[in-house]
Amino acid sequence: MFLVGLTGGIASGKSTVSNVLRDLGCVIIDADKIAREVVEPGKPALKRIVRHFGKSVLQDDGTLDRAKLGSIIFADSEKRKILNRCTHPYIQRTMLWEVLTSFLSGHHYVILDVPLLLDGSALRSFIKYVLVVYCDEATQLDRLMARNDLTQEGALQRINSQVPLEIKKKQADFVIDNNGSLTATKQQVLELYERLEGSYAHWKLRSFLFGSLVLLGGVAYQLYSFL
Ligand SMILES: CC(C)(COP(=O)(O)OP(=O)(O)OC[C@H]1O[C@@H](n2cnc3c(N)ncnc32)[C@H](O)[C@@H]1O)[C@@H](O)C(=O)NCCC(=O)NCCS
Ligand SMILES: Nc1ncnc2c1ncn2[C@@H]1O[C@H](COP(=O)(O)OP(=O)(O)OP(=O)(O)O)[C@@H](O)[C@H]1O
Repeated sequence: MFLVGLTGGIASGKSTVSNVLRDLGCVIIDADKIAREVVEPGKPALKRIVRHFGKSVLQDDGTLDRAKLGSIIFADSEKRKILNRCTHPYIQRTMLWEVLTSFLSGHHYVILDVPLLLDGSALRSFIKYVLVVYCDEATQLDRLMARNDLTQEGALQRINSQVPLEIKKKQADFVIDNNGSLTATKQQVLELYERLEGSYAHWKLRSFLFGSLVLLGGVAYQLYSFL
């Protein structure tokens, strides 16, 4: 059993890659999705956020005003740290619980899609292979501005709130270069998938050999005691 961390920068293409891996049958646990669940009305993370940022970050129906909170925390690193302290413990706990249930239901490796994995996340120590989805900053900026309808300043604030992709790339076991076409990216994901499956087969063989050795040792010990 092992964990693969899928990370990168904002709008570098993590969801694009994780969708391909999911279609291939991989289990993906998505931190952004869980981050939305833990701040639903009534949840403790939302109460913490309101305690620190005030009721003005809520919409009339009591749900989090994500655009408003985003404009506060991406402009101020201290406020970002406060938000992380309000949400990350709940996100991490939920992710580890989902990992446990995936392993109990028979999956041998699980992919954690965590944007901030290499930005100091406590989840890093559980990860066997780190996969970074990379694109250059100009491409990242263009894609982010287009997807989130942001000004250049707003998009740069978000990019600069994270460890640069060039640094994350150096810490990767695998890099997916997502500068090119979607077809080129899919081809790299297929190659990665085959390596993960190969790594699992290798692990299974090693476990089998280790188990057999322990069994043989036990039998030999019993025979020796008997004689
Ligand atoms: C600030 C919030 C309300 C903005 O919501 P919004 O819908 O605009 O963005 P969304 O949640 O889809 O996140 C988009 C991307 O922003 C980046 N991002 C989000 N939070 C952070 C953060 N605290 N620091 C740096 N980058 C971040 C990630 O790359 C993420 O993939 C939201 O991102 C949030 O609650 N963040 C705190 C939780 C968190 O750290 N999430 C990241 C996954 S652990
Ligand atoms: N190879 C590609 N060619 C063209 N557009 C792409 C490519 N890869 C991703 N995109 C587009 O770029 C945007 C960002 O991609 P995606 O949502 O996968 O990034 P992400 O890393 O998951 O972002 P975030 O973490 O911010 O949610 C999307 O609009 C997506 O359609």
